[in-house]
Amino acid sequence: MKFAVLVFPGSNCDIDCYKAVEETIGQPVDYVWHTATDLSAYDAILVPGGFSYGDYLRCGAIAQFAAVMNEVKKAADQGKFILGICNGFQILTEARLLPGALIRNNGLKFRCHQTQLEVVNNGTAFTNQYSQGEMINIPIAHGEGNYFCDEATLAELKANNQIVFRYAGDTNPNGSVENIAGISNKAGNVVGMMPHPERAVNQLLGSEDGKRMFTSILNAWREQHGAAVNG
Ligand SMILES: NC(=O)CC[C@H](N)C(=O)O
Repeated sequence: MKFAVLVFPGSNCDIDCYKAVEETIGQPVDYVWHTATDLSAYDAILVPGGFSYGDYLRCGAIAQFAAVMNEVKKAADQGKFILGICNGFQILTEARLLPGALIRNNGLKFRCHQTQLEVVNNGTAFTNQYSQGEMINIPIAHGEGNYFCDEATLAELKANNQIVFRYAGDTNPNGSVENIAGISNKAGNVVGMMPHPERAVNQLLGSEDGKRMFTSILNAWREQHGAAVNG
């Protein structure tokens, strides 16, 4: 299985994503610059966090037009696994690969701290190593993490089981509708989330609850290719 970690001008979590793949599941992983025009060699694509293009206009608003995003859309249509983390989630919504939008945190402040998440859907390629309803600790670091969508979109997300993570209990740090912290597309192969699992892969970081996102992706890929493993 081969991973691509996209790098835009202003990305700053690409190295963490690269290391998380390398150290958690030991799979081949490449940095792929935003000008790339071929992602066919990759089975999974990580769109990392950061401040792509300086967050000008809106977070992710300019990155959506990068050449590599055409290839990300092709990969999404081919059913490849795509995970957008924080700025990556914002880029995926701006590129219309995920519904809704990430707007300014309700307190208008940058929030950077540990959060507790509920695993709402453990049936995705990114969460199959968690149990349904499990509470996990994954940190956030964002200024525009407030997930918003209209009533019709929210109804669709619920009907299609596309809500993957919620901020647990009454801990919503940014005002996201219904405490949404991460969602998938209808097919389930594209997930976006504001919390950073790549920053929770070692107890030294305060949590290793993020590791199982990476082992989940590997397990899903191996199931697809006929060699399921136990995480
Ligand atoms: N850590 C990140 O990816 C931050 C995303 C974006 N720059 C924001 O502040 O909301």
